[in-house]
Amino acid sequence: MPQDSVPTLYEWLGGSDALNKLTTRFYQHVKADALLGEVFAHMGDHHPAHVAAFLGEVLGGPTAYSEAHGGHAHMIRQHLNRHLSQEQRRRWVALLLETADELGMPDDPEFRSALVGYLEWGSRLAVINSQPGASVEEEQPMPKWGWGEVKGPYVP
Ligand code: HEM
Repeated sequence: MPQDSVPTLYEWLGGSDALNKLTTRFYQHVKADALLGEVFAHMGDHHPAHVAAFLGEVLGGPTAYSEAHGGHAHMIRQHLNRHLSQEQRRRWVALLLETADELGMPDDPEFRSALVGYLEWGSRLAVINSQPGASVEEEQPMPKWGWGEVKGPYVP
C-alpha cells in the first residue's frame, strides 16, 4: 500500500463513533468488574467520552482532547495517587480488548498489534503515574501512535 494512502489507526477502527461505542460499553464492563469496579466507582458520566477523545487523538484522529480537555498532562493528573496495581492494569487492558471483540471492531493482526502496543504502553504509564511521589510535567506532548513495524493494513 503506498504510504500516502495508509489510513490512520483512528480511521481504520471507524473514527469517533466507533471509539465512543467502545468506551461506553467498556466502562459498563469495568463498573461490573470485581477488580476494577471500586477503582471507577466515582467516575463521571463524561468519562467514556473523554477517554474516547483521548484515544482518538493518540491514534491519529482530531486533537479534541488537547483542545477541550487539557491534553496529556491532564490525563496523567487523573491517575496520580490512585495506587493502581499491575493486576488491575492487566484486567483493564483485557476488558478493553474483549469489548473490541464484542463490538466486532477490526481484528486484523496489523491493527490489533498496534492497538495492543499502545494499550500496554499507556496503561503501564498510568500505573507508574499512580504511585506515591509521581508528578506531572505540564508540557508533555500528546503521544502519537501509528502502525509500528507492520507499517499498514495487510495487502494481499
Ligand atoms: C492507555 C491507557 C489509559 C488511558 C489512555 C487512560 C485515559 C484516561 C483519561 C483520559 C482519564 C481522564 C478522563 C477525563 O478527562 O475525564 C482517565 C482517568 C482515570 N483512569 Fe485512566 N487511562 C488509562 C489506563 C488506566 C488504567 C490501566 C487504570 C486502572 C486500572 C485507569 C484508571 C483511571 C481512573 C481511576 C481515572 C479517574 C476516573 C474518575 O474520574 O473517577 N486508567 N484515564
